[in-house]
Amino acid sequence: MKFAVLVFPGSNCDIDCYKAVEDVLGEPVDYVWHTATDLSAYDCILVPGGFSYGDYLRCGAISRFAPVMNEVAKAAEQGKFILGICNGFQILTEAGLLPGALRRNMSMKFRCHDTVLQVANNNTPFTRDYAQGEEIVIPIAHGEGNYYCDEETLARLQANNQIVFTYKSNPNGSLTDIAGISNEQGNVLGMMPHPERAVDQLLGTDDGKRMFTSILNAWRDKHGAASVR
Ligand SMILES: NC(=O)CC[C@H](N)C(=O)O
Repeated sequence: MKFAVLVFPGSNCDIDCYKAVEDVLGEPVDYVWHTATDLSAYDCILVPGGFSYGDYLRCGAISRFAPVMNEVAKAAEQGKFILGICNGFQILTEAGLLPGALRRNMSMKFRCHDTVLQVANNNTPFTRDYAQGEEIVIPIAHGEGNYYCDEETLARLQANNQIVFTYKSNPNGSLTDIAGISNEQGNVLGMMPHPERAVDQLLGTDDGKRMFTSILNAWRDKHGAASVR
């Protein structure tokens, strides 16, 4: 299984994502610059966190026009796995690949600390190695993580089980404690917390590891190969 880690000017979690794939899975992974126009070699696209284009406008508002985002849209349509973390989640909502938007934290402060998440849907390619309802510890680091959508969209998210992670203690004011959502098909996931910063006990928690094993196991299942771990 081949992974791409997108890199925008100002990304700063690209190396963590790359290392997580390398260390947890040992699968091939490439950095892919934002000007790339071909993602056909990849099975999973990671859209990492950071401050793309300096976040001088709304986070993700400029990145969504990067040439590579047309390819991400194509990959999503083809059913490939797309994971947007933090700034990556913001970029995916700006690009219309996920519904809703991320607003400034209610506190108007950048929040950087561990959070307890509940796995609200383990029936996705990204969460299958967790138990339904399991509580996991994953850090956050953002100023604009306050998820918002209109009532109709929220009803749809709930009806289709697209709310994948919720916060036990809401750090940013997000609607119904939403920490991560998927698209309707389930192959695109965006989340504010950083699983790639939680892949070794040395980092304080390794609860993020199973997101990566989930993706690989989901892909192997699809391709008739044996599961890992
Ligand atoms: N760690 C991140 O990706 C931060 C995202 C964005 N810059 C914010 O502050 O919300």
